[in-house]
Amino acid sequence: MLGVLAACAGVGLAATSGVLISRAALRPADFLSLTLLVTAVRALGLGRAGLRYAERLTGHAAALKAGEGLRLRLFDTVSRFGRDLLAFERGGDLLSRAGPDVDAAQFRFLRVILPLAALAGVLTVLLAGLVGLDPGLALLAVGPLGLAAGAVWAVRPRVARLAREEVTLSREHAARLLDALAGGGDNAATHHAPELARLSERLAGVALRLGRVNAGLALAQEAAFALAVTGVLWRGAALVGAGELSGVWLAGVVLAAAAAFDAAAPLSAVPAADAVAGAAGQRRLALEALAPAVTSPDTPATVPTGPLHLRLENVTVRRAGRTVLDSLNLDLRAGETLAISGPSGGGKTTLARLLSRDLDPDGGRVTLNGADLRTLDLAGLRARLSLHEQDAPLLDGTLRENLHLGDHRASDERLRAVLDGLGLGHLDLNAWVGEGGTRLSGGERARVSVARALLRPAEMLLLDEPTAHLDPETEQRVLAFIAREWSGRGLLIVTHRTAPLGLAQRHLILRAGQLVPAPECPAQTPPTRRQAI
Ligand SMILES: Nc1ncnc2c1ncn2[C@@H]1O[C@H](COP(=O)(O)OP(=O)(O)OP(=O)(O)O)[C@@H](O)[C@H]1O
Repeated sequence: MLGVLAACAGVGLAATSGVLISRAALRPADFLSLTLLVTAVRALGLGRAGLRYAERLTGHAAALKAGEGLRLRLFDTVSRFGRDLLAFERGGDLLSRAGPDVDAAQFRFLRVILPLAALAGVLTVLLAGLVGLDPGLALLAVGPLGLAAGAVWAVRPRVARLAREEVTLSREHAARLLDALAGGGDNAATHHAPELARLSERLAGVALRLGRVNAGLALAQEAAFALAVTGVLWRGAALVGAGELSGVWLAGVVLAAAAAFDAAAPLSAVPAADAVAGAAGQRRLALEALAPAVTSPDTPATVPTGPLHLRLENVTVRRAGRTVLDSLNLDLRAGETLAISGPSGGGKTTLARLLSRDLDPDGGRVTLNGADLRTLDLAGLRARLSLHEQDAPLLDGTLRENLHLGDHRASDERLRAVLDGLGLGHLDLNAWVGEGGTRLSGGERARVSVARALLRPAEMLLLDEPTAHLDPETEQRVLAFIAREWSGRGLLIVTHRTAPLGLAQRHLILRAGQLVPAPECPAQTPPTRRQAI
C-alpha cells in the first residue's frame, strides 16, 4: 500500500510542480495565490520521500523475515537428512537453495507484486484525474503506459524461459565447480574444465539474449513515453486553443503523464523475478516432499533406561536391489565389546548405521532394551550412542569447535588430554582445520573424528575403521587410548585391520549378509582393554 501511495504521490508531485511553475511564470499580481500550490508541492515531495522510506523499511523487513522462515525450513530439511541429502542433491544445488533461491522467494513481493500494484495505482489515479478534463486526453496519457506494460507482458514467456535457463545453468556451473574444487587432487578440475567452459559460454549467451530483450523493452518504454508526452501535448494544445483547458493546467497534465512512466520502469524485471521465484518455490516443495530414510515418530517413546542392550532381530537390508544383510541376528550388551570384520562392501558400515538409527531395516527390527528403535525419540537414542564414521568430514572451523561437537561442555584441558592420548598433542585447539578438515593429514583427520566420538558422554561406542589411515605405531597408541577411555562401556568396532580386533571380546565376520564367528583369534598385537587399564 505504501509503495502504491508513493508512486501516486510522484505523479501528483509532478502535476502540481508543473502547475506551480507555469502559474509562477505568469507572474500573478496576487502572489499569495501560489501559496496553496507551494504547500502542495512541499507536502507531496516530503510525503513521497516519507512514503518511499516507510515502504522500503517495512517491505524489506517483511521480506527478510519471510526469508528467515524459508532458511529455517531449509535448515530443518537439511538437518532431517544429514549427509544422506547428498544422495538426492548436489552440494552446489544446496548452496544455490540457501542463496539465490531464498533470495528470489523472499523478495518476490517487492519485485513482482509491488511494481504491478504501483502501476495499477498510477494508471487508476491518472485515468480518474484526466477523464473528467477530457476522455481523449486521459486515453492519450494512459494508453501508451498500457502499451509499455503490454510489451512486458508479451515478452514474459521468453524472459521467464531465459531466466529459468540462467538459473539452471548457474546451478550446474556451481555444482561442477564445487566438484572440481573438491576433487582437485584427482584431476577433477581438468575433467570438468571443458564442461565449465561450455556452461560459462551458454550463461553468457543467455545473459546476452536477456540483455537484448531488456534493451528492446527499454526502447519500447521510451517510445511509449514519447508517444504519451507528444499525444498529451497535441491534444492538450487543441483543448487550450478551444478554451477548454488552461495552459497552466496543461503543464501539470504533461508532467503527470511523464512522471507516470516512473511506475513502468521496474516492470521489465518482473517476468524474470516471477519465473525465478516460481521455480525456487517448486524446488523447495520438491525438497520438502522428499522423505528421509529415517524419521522420528510423531509421538516418540522415551528411550528405556537401564543397562544398554541392542539387538538385531532377523534384520534384512537391501541396497540398490542387493540384499546386504540377510535375516541377521545380533546381541550387543552394556559393557560388551565386539569386532566385526568382513569383505569390503559386505555391509559392516550398514550394520553400524542400523544401531545408531541412521538407517532402518527393510525387514526385521533393531531394539534397545526391547523397544523398536523406530518408536523411540531419535535424539534420546543417539545420546546413548557415539558413532565414529569412516571418513567423517570435519566441520569447517577450529579444532576446538570440532571437538565440542562431541561434548560442548568439555574444558580445554579435557580436549588436550584426549588429543594427547591420540597422538595429536602437536595440534593447536585454535587452529582452523579447513573445509572438511583439509588442513590436516588423513590420519589426523580420522583421529580428530575418533576424539570427537570418545568425548561424547555415551554408553556405546560404534567405531567404523578407527585406525584406517594410521601407521602401526600410531595405531597401537590410539587403540590403547580407546581401551583406556572407553573401559567398562559397550564397544563395536567395524574394521578390515587386524590390530583393532584385539580390543574386542568377540569377533564376528560379516560375509554374504550373514554374521559368523571368526574361525580363530587373530594375532592380538594391540593391548587388550584389560592390559590397557
Ligand atoms: N547410500 C547408499 N545407497 C545405496 N547403496 C549403498 C549406500 N551405502 C552403501 N551402499 C551399498 O551397500 C553395500 C554395503 O556397504 P557398506 O558401506 O555397509 O559396506 P562395508 O562392509 O562397510 O564396506 P567397506 O569395508 O568397503 O567400508 C555396498 O554394496 C554399497 O554399495
